[in-house]
Amino acid sequence: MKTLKIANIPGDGIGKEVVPAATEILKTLSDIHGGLRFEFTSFPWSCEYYLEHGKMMPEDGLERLKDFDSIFLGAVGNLKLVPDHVSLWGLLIKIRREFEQVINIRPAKVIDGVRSPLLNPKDFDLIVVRENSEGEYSSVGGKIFQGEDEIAIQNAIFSRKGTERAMRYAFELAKKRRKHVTSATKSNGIFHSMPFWDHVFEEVSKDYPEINTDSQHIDALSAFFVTRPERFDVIVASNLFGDILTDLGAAIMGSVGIAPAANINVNGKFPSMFEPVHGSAPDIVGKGIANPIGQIWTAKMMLDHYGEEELGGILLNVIESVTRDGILTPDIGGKYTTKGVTDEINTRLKAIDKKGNNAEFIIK
Ligand SMILES: NC(=O)c1ccc[n+]([C@@H]2O[C@H](COP(=O)([O-])OP(=O)(O)OC[C@H]3O[C@@H](n4cnc5c(N)ncnc54)[C@H](O)[C@@H]3O)[C@@H](O)[C@H]2O)c1
Ligand SMILES: O=C(O)C[C@@H](O)C(=O)O
Ligand SMILES: [K+]
Ligand SMILES: [Mn+2]
Repeated sequence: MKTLKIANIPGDGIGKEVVPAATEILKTLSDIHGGLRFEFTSFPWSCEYYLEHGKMMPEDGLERLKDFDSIFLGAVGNLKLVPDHVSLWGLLIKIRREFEQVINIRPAKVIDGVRSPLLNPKDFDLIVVRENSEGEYSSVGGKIFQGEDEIAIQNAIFSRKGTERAMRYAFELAKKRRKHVTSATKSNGIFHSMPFWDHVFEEVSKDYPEINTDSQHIDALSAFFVTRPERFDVIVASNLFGDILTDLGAAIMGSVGIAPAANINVNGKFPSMFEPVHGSAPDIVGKGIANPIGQIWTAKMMLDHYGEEELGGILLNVIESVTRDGILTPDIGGKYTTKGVTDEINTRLKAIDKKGNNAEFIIK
């Protein structure tokens, strides 16, 4: 029996609604598999925790997390209680950095039964490799002067190591896919870091002659995400560009509520963290209508990470069978609740035998 120790951090807002939903699904998947067990431990670290303790997680929080196999996180942020940069840097970004989760992989593809806002969407299937440890997200800088002379300085950090690492990850991924990597740049406007980015991309690409490449400025690339997403395979992007592109990728799929993500520790020293693209969605919190698919699909990425691709594949098939049958939350045009969609996925999974086949509805 393989046991995976998972640290659940539901976090804030709808994180508290979708993490329990996806956890329930993981338990069912464990039953289907027969040889895989999850051991969940839940941590209450969040903005509410901050109000009580003055920090987003306890001093020894990372120490308590480091021996888990994975972290399964919902979302962080409640602007009514804590400024966003304080909550994110105190929990989400802190974990990403301290645990050297230097790569954030975020796929976007057409899902059966989920209508894209694009008029004639072709069958796109792309994946953004977001540099997850440096770039525009930095605490280097400061503020000087007051009043009308006030100045804020924010430095971006692009290291050779971090840049090359993200790019090599993208190339390796492309080898297993359609063998194309697009670099998201802005070397016409950003004077130092982006010409450097281009230079490293050119160098790295020489090691991968079998992979086709192109380089697009982020503004044009964003437009192409809308006008011809089917032409992308793997896109490598800096921290901020990757952040923006992946909300856009989620939007063209139909909703940010269905988009999955994985923060990968590539050196094996610390656990990876699995959390969907979306945030705490304060506008719908407590209504019971958060789409659980982003978090559940994120669970599939966690399974893939442990080589359980077959089980992950079954889960994605069941998700698509549910969306195809119109069992949808309001963000994608339906009337179902978080519970309604989760229960349906769960029921259909339970109908699958131990070998993971024989379920009529998962055969396309
Ligand atoms: N990784 C993270 O934890 C993360 C990511 C993004 C934003 N945030 C934080 O979340 C808070 C809100 O941020 P925001 O409004 O910019 O982004 P958001 O992703 O929370 O919400 C954007 C829009 O998408 C909708 N949405 C998001 N997830 C959904 C779901 N599962 N089902 C249905 N609809 C969904 C929301 O209702 C909202 O209309 C902020 O505090 C922000 O800092 C955290
Ligand atoms: O900016 C961030 O990384 C937080 C959030 O927007 C995300 O995409 O995870
Ligand atoms: K999230
Ligand atoms: Mn984001």
